[in-house]
Amino acid sequence: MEAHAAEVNHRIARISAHLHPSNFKEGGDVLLNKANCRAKGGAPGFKVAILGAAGGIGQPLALLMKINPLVSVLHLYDVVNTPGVTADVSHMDTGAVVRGFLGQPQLDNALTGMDLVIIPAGVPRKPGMTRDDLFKINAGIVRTLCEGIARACPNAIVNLISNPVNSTVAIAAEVFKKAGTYDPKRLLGVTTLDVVRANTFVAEVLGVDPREVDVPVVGGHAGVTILPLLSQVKPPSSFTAEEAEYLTNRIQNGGTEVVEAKAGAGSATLSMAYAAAKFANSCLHGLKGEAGVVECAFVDSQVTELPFFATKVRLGRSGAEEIHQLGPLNEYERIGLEKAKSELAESIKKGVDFIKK
Ligand SMILES: NC(=O)C1=CN([C@@H]2O[C@H](COP(=O)(O)OP(=O)(O)OC[C@H]3O[C@@H](n4cnc5c(N)ncnc54)[C@H](O)[C@@H]3O)[C@@H](O)[C@H]2O)C=CC1
Ligand SMILES: O=C([O-])CC(=O)C(=O)O
Repeated sequence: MEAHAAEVNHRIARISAHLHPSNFKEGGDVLLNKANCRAKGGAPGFKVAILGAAGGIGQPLALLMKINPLVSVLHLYDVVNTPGVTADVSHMDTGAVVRGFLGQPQLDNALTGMDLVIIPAGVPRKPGMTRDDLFKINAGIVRTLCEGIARACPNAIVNLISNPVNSTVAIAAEVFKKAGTYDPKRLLGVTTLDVVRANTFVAEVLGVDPREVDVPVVGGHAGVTILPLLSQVKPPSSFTAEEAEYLTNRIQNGGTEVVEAKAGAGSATLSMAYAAAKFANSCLHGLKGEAGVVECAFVDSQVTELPFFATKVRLGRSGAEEIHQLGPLNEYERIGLEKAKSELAESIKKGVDFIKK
């Protein structure tokens, strides 16, 4: 009788271990563990890493990348809390294999073999702060992470989210130049949230579905450097001077609107994770070689006299393969462009100097 009970307990232990791989006992009476499960991985698809994966943006972004059918391997890296986020996301029954990496000693392993690296690591704003106030802390974080990319996956496409984007993209470029790995097509500052907001706010004014609206947003990603081109909205639409003023201000201050509403608890995370996942998905479709994939992004550019500028870019196998020109601007937009350029010039210089000096 006792022997029978022992056998039953043993079977139950084996079954529950199968259901809960995290309960495996090494060398114990449980026979199955992750290492001898039949799955071998290696499904076709792209390998994507998120750096800052345990944060406000990182967690929902990890979820959204886990459900992207183009992703076969998802690496989650942070300096805190990645084991929990990884265990949680890894239980989703979608294709991507999820692995977690914790702390700087594991950075290179997190990055090795990656096709796309998304960086939402760094501190967010609190009410009263500008994005530039984040430079002090985030500049060093971005430098460290980009040094890792230069060592471990120099050919990966990089989607840089950490603020101030107008400076951190310049920091990343200088790090890559120093390492001899800089490919301007592969470094993209993520400004998709500006476009997502612009589409939403313009759709509200026009009384249409935001999915039908396409607003090009050029310049950069802070205050007056965010320049929506309302004269180029699709479908073609006209706006009164008051509407144009209202929309431009709301789009330029969308980030601050969220920071103030969150009242000290951070900045946009959910809409940003959505925007980052949308942009990353376009990068993956470009990597696949699909034609006609176009997004706005802050990239190395000759569209203006500035070394970096956000415009529409065509994404392909090697990243931003074609940078679109600005197109015709109206008087209001031309004035906005001059304001944007003078602030952008300073922010870019600050990023370059951080590495050079
Ligand atoms: N480009 C854009 O449109 C937007 C950019 N952002 C920016 O994204 C950044 C992250 O925002 P949240 O996720 O809300 O902040 P958060 O504080 O919730 O998360 C940041 C994560 O980065 C991690 N981290 C810090 N140092 C790190 C390092 N050296 N290596 C790896 N991970 C590190 C933290 O542990 C944390 O988990 C901020 O700089 C924010 O301003 C936010 C919204 C929009
Ligand atoms: O406003 C912030 O600090 C975060 C951000 O970049 C945005 O929401 O656009």
